[in-house]
Amino acid sequence: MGAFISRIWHIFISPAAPVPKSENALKFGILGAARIVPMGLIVPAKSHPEVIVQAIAARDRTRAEAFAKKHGIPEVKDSYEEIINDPTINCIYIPLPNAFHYPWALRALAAGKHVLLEKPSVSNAAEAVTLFSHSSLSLPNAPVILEGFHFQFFPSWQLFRSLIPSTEIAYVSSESQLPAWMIKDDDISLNYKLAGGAMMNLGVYHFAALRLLFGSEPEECVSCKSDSFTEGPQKGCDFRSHATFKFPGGGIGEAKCDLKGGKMYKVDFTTVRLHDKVIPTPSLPASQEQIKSRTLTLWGMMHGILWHRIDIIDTFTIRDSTTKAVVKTWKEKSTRKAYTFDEAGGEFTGLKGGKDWMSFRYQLEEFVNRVKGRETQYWIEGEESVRTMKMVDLAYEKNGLGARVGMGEVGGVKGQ
Ligand SMILES: NC(=O)C1=CN([C@@H]2O[C@H](COP(=O)(O)OP(=O)(O)OC[C@H]3O[C@@H](n4cnc5c(N)ncnc54)[C@H](OP(=O)(O)O)[C@@H]3O)[C@@H](O)[C@H]2O)C=CC1
Ligand SMILES: O=C1OC[C@@H](O)[C@H](O)[C@H]1O
Repeated sequence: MGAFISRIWHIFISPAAPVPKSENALKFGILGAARIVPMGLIVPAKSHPEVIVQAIAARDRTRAEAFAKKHGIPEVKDSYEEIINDPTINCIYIPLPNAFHYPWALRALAAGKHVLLEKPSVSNAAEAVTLFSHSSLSLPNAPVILEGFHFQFFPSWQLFRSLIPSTEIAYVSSESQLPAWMIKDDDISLNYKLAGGAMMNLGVYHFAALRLLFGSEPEECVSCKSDSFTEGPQKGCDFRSHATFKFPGGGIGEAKCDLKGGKMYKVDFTTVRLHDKVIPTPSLPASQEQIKSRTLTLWGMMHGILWHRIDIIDTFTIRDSTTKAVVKTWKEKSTRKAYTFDEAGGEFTGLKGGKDWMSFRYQLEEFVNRVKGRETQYWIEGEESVRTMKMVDLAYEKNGLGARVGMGEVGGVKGQ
């Protein structure tokens, strides 16, 4: 509990003084004074010597000014376009409603800017294909574009993945829920025109987790059951979904997401069951065999900095080889944590990080490395974002609501 309070204190309440910025620091411009901005960029930028949050625009200038004042952003522009067209800005952070990700990312790339794009990258797979194969991306000195799937950069997720051989997975379940009071019905997440829905908001984390753990793409979405709105601007949006995918080799992956959970916040989890293994045990009589079943659970995948734990549970069973009658069974449990790569240990030892670094800070580190042409320890290629959106489309087709409809290239001017 002490460590938890200390992390919250150092991240949100009394962060370390901002580090001095280097001469060739990248200047970021932000489109929209969204709620995610402090966590997604402002706080991480404070400890990054090569990042300056230079400018922001909002649909309403007064709102942008208030936001800039609160967060120490030196410039306010009149429009999102002005940010994109400013030659002194190197990188654009896009925390707009989902449906606006595509048109604004296209505009930013066309202007030669690097793009840090909030998740989900776009509204559907067709948009993802077009965006991530944009002509600018194959030019020499191409701009960098990254879907901000921050959790993948965090040490606990990387440690968890490293403990799981993809070929041995039998089953994965990845689940999250937010208390019903957190996301109001008029939230952008539940607006159909803005490409809302529970799978767009939370589901995408789990879909990405399933693909990454299995190390392959699902063959099909076997089922997708959703509770959804039937009227108003929310019509066509799921607020709760349960999607099941079949992966090559027969592995099953389930994703559950709920924007209208109970009163209390429940930590998300991803649990993996490996195929049972026969353990050669010479001390057993010839008629018996020993079986090992392993499950690994990462609690707190999405926001590992707040709290997380990896549980590794091995169930050993001695049974009759023919009848399979159980003779004896016992469990062995161990736990791991990794707030830093050094804590993850092994292959991760020595990788850059800090005990107060959020997943967003790890992500920013790699984004800057890419932009600066340096090596990255971890990266999410555009193709990965396309694959995740393909799963989203599959699930929305399966539940009958249909893939999200984007706004096209012209969408989003003046937030329309
Ligand atoms: N990575 C993460 O952990 C999280 C990511 N997100 C993602 O970030 C994005 C933004 O989410 P969130 O911060 O909750 O969003 P908010 O509702 O707080 O902000 C969305 C911003 O979009 C702008 N906007 C432009 N057009 C419209 C419009 N027609 N209606 C409403 N807003 C409009 C507004 O900007 P303006 O200021 O110009 O009015 C507003 O500030 C989403 O894509 C979401 O999935 C969200 C939460 C967590
Ligand atoms: O991306 C997200 O992560 C955490 C949630 O609280 C939030 O609603 C979602 O958009």
